[in-house]
Amino acid sequence: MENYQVRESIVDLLVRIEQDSGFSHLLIDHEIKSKHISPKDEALMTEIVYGTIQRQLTLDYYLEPFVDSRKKLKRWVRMLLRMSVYQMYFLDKVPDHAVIHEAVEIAKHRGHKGIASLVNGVLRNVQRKGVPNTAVIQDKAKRLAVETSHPEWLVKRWVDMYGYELTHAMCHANLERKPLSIRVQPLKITREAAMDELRELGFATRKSDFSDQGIIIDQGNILRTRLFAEGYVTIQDQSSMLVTEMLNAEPGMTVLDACSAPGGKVTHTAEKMRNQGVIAAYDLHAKKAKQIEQKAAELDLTIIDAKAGDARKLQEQHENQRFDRILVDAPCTGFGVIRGKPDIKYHKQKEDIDQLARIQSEILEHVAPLLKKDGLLIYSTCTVDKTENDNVAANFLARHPDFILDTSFFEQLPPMIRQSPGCSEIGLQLFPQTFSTDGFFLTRIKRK
Ligand SMILES: C[S@@+](CC[C@H](N)C(=O)[O-])C[C@H]1O[C@@H](n2cnc3c(N)ncnc32)[C@H](O)[C@@H]1O
Repeated sequence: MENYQVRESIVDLLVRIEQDSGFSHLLIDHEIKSKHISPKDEALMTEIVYGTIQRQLTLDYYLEPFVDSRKKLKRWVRMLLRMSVYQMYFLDKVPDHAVIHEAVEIAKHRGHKGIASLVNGVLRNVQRKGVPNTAVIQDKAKRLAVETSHPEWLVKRWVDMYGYELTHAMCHANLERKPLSIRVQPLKITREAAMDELRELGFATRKSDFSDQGIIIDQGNILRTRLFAEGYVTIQDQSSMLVTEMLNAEPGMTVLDACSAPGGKVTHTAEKMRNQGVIAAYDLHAKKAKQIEQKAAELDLTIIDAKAGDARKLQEQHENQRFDRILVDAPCTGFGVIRGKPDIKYHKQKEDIDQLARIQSEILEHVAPLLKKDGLLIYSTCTVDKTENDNVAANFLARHPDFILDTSFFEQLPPMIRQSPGCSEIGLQLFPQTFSTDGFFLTRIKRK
């Protein structure tokens, strides 16, 4: 493929991601497969698509003085300008003149001479005059928002919740690449044997401190290994592994996972139970229940009974049943996973936080009565907002004196995690900058 064709595919992708409000990784995968893009172009494409979305607000700030605000640019032209400035300022792979040349070629091909000349003019001006300096922005939170491309309301909200320093570190961490982690299927292979095999393939790996099944991959593509293809390992963030570690499920127990798809934590739980016992796993739609089944099959786990079902109605299905362990890994805004899904930060609004907090509370309210006396329930989310995390858990406990916060949760945490800044009296808030994990919240509740 010619360079400009790869870049034109990038423009297409950026347009579709903005139109469809998300699913960037799925669209990129589809584009790569359908257009037979080479591995080298694939890496470049992924880098430019993610980078342009990751830096979108910064790029718009950079472009503002050079684009006549009275003219309404077509979406694809805006994407073309953004991705070109992204390459000029954040990538040093391609010289500026080549970036501009390719952008003009795309503009000619997709539009007409007028658009090509506008793109040429804007980008040459950016090159000649340089982009505006963010240091002139007086308000600290606003400056941080522009420099790290987060919506201003979100940065201000985090500053109010966690202070400026922590927010500054979090916003910057959200722009970095997260190391990939995998979990071994311990009924099929030990962590040591998996690490040996990967080392022989030239991988650089480390043991995770979050789970004795976890491995961090610093170098190497796990998707191209036998270990991955044959279900000896699965990809999972370390913060998610911690959930199952803290659930303390044992062989022979009965477990309910109320929000289970795509099945990361429930399969980990089945592994901890040595594939003995019963797990009822639910997710809202049949398609999602299929994902759980598929993941369980890939890992050769048979004790998971996956069904479609609303967690708020499970009492009907399990009227006379009580569980030893319950997991509520609730739907949430996902502000802890911005590094992998950068579009989240632009699409979620304040109202989404409040609406999700209501759903989270309803799920807890309906599922908790299914817990046995002395049973344990983990409430978790992949977000960093107190409304969805601390408040949902605290409000639940305030309403239900027969449930208590299980303080032995904190004693069971690895010491470095227990001493981390997000460990509070209500649970553990992991921030992406602290251990290079997702931003994640979890806490453990016990039935008296
Ligand atoms: C954070 S994800 C769960 C991730 C999963 N536990 C894992 O480890 O792979 C939240 C899930 O909740 C599901 N969900 C949303 N509302 C639900 C409801 N009312 N009842 C059951 N599941 C729901 C979503 O479809 C989504 O798959």
